[in-house]
Amino acid sequence: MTEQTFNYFDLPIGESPEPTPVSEQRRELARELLAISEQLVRLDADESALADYTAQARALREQLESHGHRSMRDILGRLITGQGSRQDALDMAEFEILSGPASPLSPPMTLWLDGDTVRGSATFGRVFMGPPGKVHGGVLALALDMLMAKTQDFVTGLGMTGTLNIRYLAPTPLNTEIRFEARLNRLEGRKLFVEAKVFAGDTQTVEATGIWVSARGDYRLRDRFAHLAPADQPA
Ligand SMILES: CCCCCCCCCCCCCCCC(=O)SCCNC(=O)CCNC(=O)[C@H](O)C(C)(C)COP(=O)(O)OP(=O)(O)OC[C@H]1O[C@@H](n2cnc3c(N)ncnc32)[C@H](O)[C@@H]1OP(=O)(O)O
Repeated sequence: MTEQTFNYFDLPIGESPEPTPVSEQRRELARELLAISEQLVRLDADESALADYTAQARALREQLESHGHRSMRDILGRLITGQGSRQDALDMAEFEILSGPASPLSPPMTLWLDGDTVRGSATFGRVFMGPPGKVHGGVLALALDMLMAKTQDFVTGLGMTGTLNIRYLAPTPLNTEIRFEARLNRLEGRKLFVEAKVFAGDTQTVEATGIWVSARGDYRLRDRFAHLAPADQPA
């Protein structure tokens, strides 16, 4: 059977292909490392125990360093020509900060399309704390950036965050499932206007608007999302 190949511009934002055995293991490792980070916050251990843990962590880091890293340049080179392997596509997605399941800096936050809405979900532990017991506002800004960027799945074109406006309405609790939703507001040439909300239970805690700017060429709605164009704006 021929191996499936992947194109960079067709990869859904913030979602990974089916994991390879290597990726399954990377994810498990990342979950352990995040769990360790959670344990370290205000860990009530004595100096000698901490010195012992430091030596163990240093030994693990040295072992990890002996492997090197798959080349981003080579991976991108293959993906941009549509010749990326599943592992290449996984390497692009699964280390994304906050959403990548193989990143120890991710709760992880999951992102998916639900009709015309981008949805997200995450439970933030104590490493993500800002005010006591609450999620850091900067972490929510990052989460919104990841979420709102995924509205680019509705269009052709890919760009960077140009502007992000955030209004914090109420504190967002730690250790609680937090729900996110984003919608495309409108397209204007190279600009994509996006709005988003964050909820803890029934309480909306954050609202945001943002503008994404396409790296090259105007954004255009993909055929299956043509209905998102306002009546006075062609797809
Ligand atoms: C190898 C293959 C690569 C393929 C392609 C990759 C693409 C990318 C991948 C993304 C990978 C993940 C990304 C993670 C999310 C980040 O973390 S993104 C990082 C945070 N954002 C940044 O660093 C962006 C920094 N800013 C910039 O690089 C440049 O200012 C920008 C945004 C690219 C725009 O520069 P520019 O291309 O020179 O655009 P410019 O001609 O000035 O303006 C074009 C239009 O956009 C408007 N505009 C410009 N800047 C802004 C702004 N900041 N806000 C609002 N509107 C703006 C202008 O007013 C103008 O509007 P019109 O006059 O046409 O109505």
